Amino acid sequence: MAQEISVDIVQQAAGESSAMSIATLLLFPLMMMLILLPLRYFFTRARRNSKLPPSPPALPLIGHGHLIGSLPHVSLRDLARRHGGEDGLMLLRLGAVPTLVASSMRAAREVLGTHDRAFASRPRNVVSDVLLYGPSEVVFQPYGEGWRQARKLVTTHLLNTNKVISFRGNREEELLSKSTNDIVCRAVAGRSVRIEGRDLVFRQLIDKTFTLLGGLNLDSFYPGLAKVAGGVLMLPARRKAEKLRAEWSNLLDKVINEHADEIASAQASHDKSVGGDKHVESDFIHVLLSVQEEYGLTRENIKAILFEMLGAGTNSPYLTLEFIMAELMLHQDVMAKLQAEVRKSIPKGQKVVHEDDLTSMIYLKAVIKETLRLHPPVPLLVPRMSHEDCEVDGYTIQAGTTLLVNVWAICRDPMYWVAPEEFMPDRFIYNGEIGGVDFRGRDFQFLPFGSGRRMCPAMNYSLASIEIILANLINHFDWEFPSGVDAIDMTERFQVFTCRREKLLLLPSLHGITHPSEH
Ligand code: HEM
Repeated sequence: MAQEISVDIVQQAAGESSAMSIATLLLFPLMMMLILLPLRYFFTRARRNSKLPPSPPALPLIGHGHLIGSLPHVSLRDLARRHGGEDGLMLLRLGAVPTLVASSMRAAREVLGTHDRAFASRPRNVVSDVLLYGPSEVVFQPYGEGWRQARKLVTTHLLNTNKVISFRGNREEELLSKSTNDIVCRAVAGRSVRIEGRDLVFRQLIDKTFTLLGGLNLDSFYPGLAKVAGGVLMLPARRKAEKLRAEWSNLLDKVINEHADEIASAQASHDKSVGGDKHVESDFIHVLLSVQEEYGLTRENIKAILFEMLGAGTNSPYLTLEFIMAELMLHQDVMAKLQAEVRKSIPKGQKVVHEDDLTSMIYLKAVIKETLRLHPPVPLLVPRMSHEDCEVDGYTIQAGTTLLVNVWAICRDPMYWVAPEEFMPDRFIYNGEIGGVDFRGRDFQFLPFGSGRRMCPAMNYSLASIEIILANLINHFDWEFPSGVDAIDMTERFQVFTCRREKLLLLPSLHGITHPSEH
C-alpha cells in the first residue's frame, strides 16, 4: 500500500505539465510543513493524552499505510488481533488521517449505536465531490440538512416499503433478463434505459465510476497537501472525474429530458397519472421531476441522485447473488435442499416464481442471510467520519477521525459464531422459521447493511430483488460447472465493494429437460 500510495503521487505529478513540476518544487518546503504539522500534532497529542486507542508502530509520513494490503478488511482484522484493544478498538494513521477501526461487536455498538450521531458524517475527496456535484446526494454527503433532505427523498419516493411492493411488477418482468442491473435501472428510469443500448452504457459507466472511486487519491491520505496551491496536485484526479461526470451527464440529460417531455405531453392531454403513483410506467425520474420544486432540486441535484441510485443500486445485490451461486455450487447439499424447497413452494404448472410464493421459502432466506454473513459486499461499511470530539469506551476520539467498522471480521469472529468459516444456512433456522441474529442494524455482530443514521436505506428493496431472482434461477435451471472446471476459486478482490476475483462461470440447463448428450 505504501508503495501504491507513492506510485500514485508520482504518477499524478508526472501527468501534469512542467509548470506544475516547478510549482511542486517551489512548494516543497510548504508541503513538508503541511505533512509534518499534523504528525507533530498527532504525536504530541498521543503523549499528552493517554486515552487514545492502541496502535501498531507507525512509520513517518505514511503512518500505518504500509500495513494495509490489497484486501483491507483482512489486513485490518489481522492488525486488530495483534495490536487492537480487548474492546476491539484500534487507532491507525493512514497518511495524515487518523482512522479508528472497530473490529468487535462491542466496538461496533459503541460507534454505531451509542455514538452514531458523532460518527454520522463521511470523509470527502475530490473525486466524489466532482462526480456527485458537491456532493449533493446521499452516500457521500456530510452529515447535515442537505444529507437529511436527500435521504428523505430517496427513502420516501424510491425505497420505502410501499414502493418496494409497487415495483414488484418490474422485478418479476425483468428477472429473467439481466437481473439486478435492469431491476434497479427500470425502477429508477423506466423503460427508457433500454433504448439505443443504454443499459450497456450505464453498466460501463458504473464500472468506470467504481474504478475511479476505488483508486488511491492523494487527498484521502494527505488532505492538507492536496489543498496546497489551490489543489494543483489534485488536478489529474479532478480532470478524470470531470470527464467521467460529463459522460454520465450526457446520458442522464437525455433520459431526464425524455421524462420531462412525457410529463408535459401528459399534462397537455390532462392525463394526471404520469408522474403520479398510480401510473404503471411511473418511475423514480418522473417522481423526482414532480417533487423538484418541493425539495428545491437543481438539474445537478437530480443527476447526482440518479447517478447514485444506479451506481450503488446495482453492484451490491449483483455481487451478493454471485457469491450465493458460488457457495451453492461448493455446497451441493445446500443446493439440493434449496431446489427442493423452491420447487415444492410453487403451484404445479406455474413457470415463474412470484413474490407471493416467497413467503414460505424459509431456507432461501437463510441462504441469503448466510451469504451476507460470510461475504458482506461492503466489508468495512462506507467510511464514516466524526464531526465532533467524543469519548468512545473511555478513549478520546477527535473530530475529523475516519471510522472503519470491520463487519467482515465481526461476522467471522468465533466469539459470536459457531464454526464461523463454514457455510451453514441452518444456523438461521429455528423451529422451521427464519430467526436468530438479524441484520437489520440492531444485532451488532451482523451488520452487512450498517446501522444507525447512515444505515443502508435500501435493505428491503435489495432483499426483495435478490430473493425473487435467486428463487427463479433455482427453480428454472439446474447448474453445472463448464467442462474442465471442477472447483471454484473463492479469492476476493476489493474495490469499494468486495467482489470475486474470478468471474463465476456456470452452465444452466432448463430444469426438467434432459440434456441431448444424456439420451
Ligand atoms: C445487498 C445489497 C446492499 C448492501 C449489502 C448494502 C450495504 C450498504 C452499507 C454497508 C452501507 C453503509 C452503511 C453505514 O455507513 O452504516 C450502505 C449505504 C447506502 N446504500 Fe446500500 N447496500 C445494498 C444495496 C443498496 C441499493 C440497491 C441501493 C440503492 C438503490 C443502496 C443505496 C445506499 C445508499 C443511498 C447508502 C447511503 C446511506 C447514507 O449515507 O445515509 N444500497 N449500503
